Amino acid sequence: MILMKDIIREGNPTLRKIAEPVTFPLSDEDRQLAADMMAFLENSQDPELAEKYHLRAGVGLAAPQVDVSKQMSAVLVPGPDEPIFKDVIINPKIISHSVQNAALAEGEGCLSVDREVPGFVPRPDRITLRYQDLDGESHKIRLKNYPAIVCQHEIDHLNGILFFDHINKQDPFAAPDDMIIIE
Ligand SMILES: CC(C)(C)[C@H](NC(=O)Nc1cc(F)cc(F)c1)C(=O)N(CC(=O)NO)CC1CCCC1
Ligand SMILES: [Zn+2]
Repeated sequence: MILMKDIIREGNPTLRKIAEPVTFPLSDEDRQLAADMMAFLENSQDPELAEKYHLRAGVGLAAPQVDVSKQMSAVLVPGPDEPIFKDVIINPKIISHSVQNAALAEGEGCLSVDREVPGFVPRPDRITLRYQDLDGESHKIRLKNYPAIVCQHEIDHLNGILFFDHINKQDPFAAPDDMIIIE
């Protein structure tokens, strides 16, 4: 079971590496890692388990965050009933995106960053994402708004990028008038 102590933090060089592509068929180790990463997100979104195991409620976790430099991230965006998006995205690539950007009104945080870094994190509001699932099946999906933000945050981790790399240093809350602010 992945716990917060298993998640590496800012300063660990693995977070700044470009992760290795995953080869198929998945090794038993990679399959177990994917299951453990998704289980972490599910556990962390369960109030009782989150309290019991001191977990921060997470919507995404990338393999580099548990010190495994592989192109694999688990994403679990909860919905009112069913999750809005739930999958392990392997070897993901954003193949096209909107010119228009969006940013979360609250800014972003990260399971690997134990400090607040205020500011808008501008990202394309809409993306077309190609990735492989656990069986190696290729998917091409379009995402927008919050699910698109989450997937971009996780794909950044696979490329050694952290959310605050995108914050405007001169004016952290600079917002071009065509940027969507997601409440
Ligand atoms: C850093 C943290 C605050 C833990 C953030 N959680 C989060 O946004 N919580 C949340 C939101 C919901 F809508 C429903 C829910 F159940 C929990 C998160 O998991 N991440 C993922 C991460 O750090 N991945 O590496 C940071 C988010 C910032 C923008 C996208 C992901
Ligand atoms: Zn993160």
